[in-house]
Amino acid sequence: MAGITYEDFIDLSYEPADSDLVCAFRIAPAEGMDVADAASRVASESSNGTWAALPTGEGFTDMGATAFAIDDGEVAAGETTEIRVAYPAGLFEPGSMPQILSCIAGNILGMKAVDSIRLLDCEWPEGLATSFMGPQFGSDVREEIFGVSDRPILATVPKPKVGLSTERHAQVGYEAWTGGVDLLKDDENLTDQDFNPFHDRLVESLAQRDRAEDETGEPKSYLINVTAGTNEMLERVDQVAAEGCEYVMVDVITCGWAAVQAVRERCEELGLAIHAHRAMHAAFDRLPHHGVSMRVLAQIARLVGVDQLHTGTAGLGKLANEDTVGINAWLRDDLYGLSDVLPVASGGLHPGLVPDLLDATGTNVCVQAGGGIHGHPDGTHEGAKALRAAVEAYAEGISLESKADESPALATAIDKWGTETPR
Ligand SMILES: O=C(O)[C@H](O)COP(=O)(O)O
Ligand SMILES: [Mg+2]
Repeated sequence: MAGITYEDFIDLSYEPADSDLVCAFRIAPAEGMDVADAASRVASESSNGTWAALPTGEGFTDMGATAFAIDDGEVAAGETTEIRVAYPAGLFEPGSMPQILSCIAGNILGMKAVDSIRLLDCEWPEGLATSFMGPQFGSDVREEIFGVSDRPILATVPKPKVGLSTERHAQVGYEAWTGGVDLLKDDENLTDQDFNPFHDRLVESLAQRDRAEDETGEPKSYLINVTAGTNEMLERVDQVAAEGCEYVMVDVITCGWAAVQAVRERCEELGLAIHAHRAMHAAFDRLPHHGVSMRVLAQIARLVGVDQLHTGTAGLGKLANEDTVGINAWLRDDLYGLSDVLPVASGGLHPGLVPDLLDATGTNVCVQAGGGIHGHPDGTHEGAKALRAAVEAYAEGISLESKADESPALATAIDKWGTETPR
């Protein structure tokens, strides 16, 4: 009977088929393991092989992956190099992100054949990419929900991030909306706690939203965090639609991609957009040589169908960022006709950072500031006015200093924070 060993998973002359999923990894081969062996172990363990030679023959379809490129075949122990692996389409269950990740980001992340391994990038073939729903609205939310095209949409998270009563949370929303932000956003760890129950918060915040819309004449919306176990989360999605909100927010990493897929299906029926918070992404992407890159996490988020995704602040905010600009470009590029995703810049932003941020990201984004609004010396309403003035200055092509002459709120914010990056 014919058999396979891990050495059968490398072929440097292989040219990937159009239907293959091609993944780039950075690997550090373990002591005593040469690069080619490590690369073939990666291809083997992530497709249909294991550490031992295996029987094949009748009743076996070869779903083996092929390591077909190695950047540096002579890499020394403790150093890294990039490899590329091609996976045949038949290995994957179409439309199942958990199954795909159990291959390309599964056992190999802990395999002793490598000291470290990072999934850097994927080239998604059309068949696999279009087996997912993709976003329902993508960056069209700006026009469709807010009628805005010349500036970023603006969001704010009430702070402190948890502990505010429902009444105070909704009041903070009212002050922020009337000050000029478009979206009130829940924080990632606010869901349904005793101090601020989900349904009460939904109803009271939307009542304040309606008031703010009447007073300002602008559309406003609310990113309410529906994150929970999947069944409960779907119940909450239904409640959000029933109360007349346009969005739900989901902590996509902590609740898991299969749950996000379930939310996406329900949101198709209900016409709701999905705002994706990426809390916990850094467990996968912060160490540069190991894990799964934010770029790949963003690709997954687009495929499963979120409309807005936190992708960082191009290094300007309080959180470590990986290539915000490159990731945002990928989210906007054509992907077999799937909608794009609106990038959200969040984490330590304040008005003084707006010009540099928008120079880096462009204006087709959502800018979120929590502390940068509620920490304003004159409170939330003035903080929101300052952020709005900063993005308007950018759209008008004038400096923050000139705009501050006509916006005391912005002048106060600049006075307090300048253009410094917080930590
Ligand atoms: O969830 C978020 O995006 C953060 O709460 C941002 O808060 P910050 O603007 O105060 O950093
Ligand atoms: Mg937060």
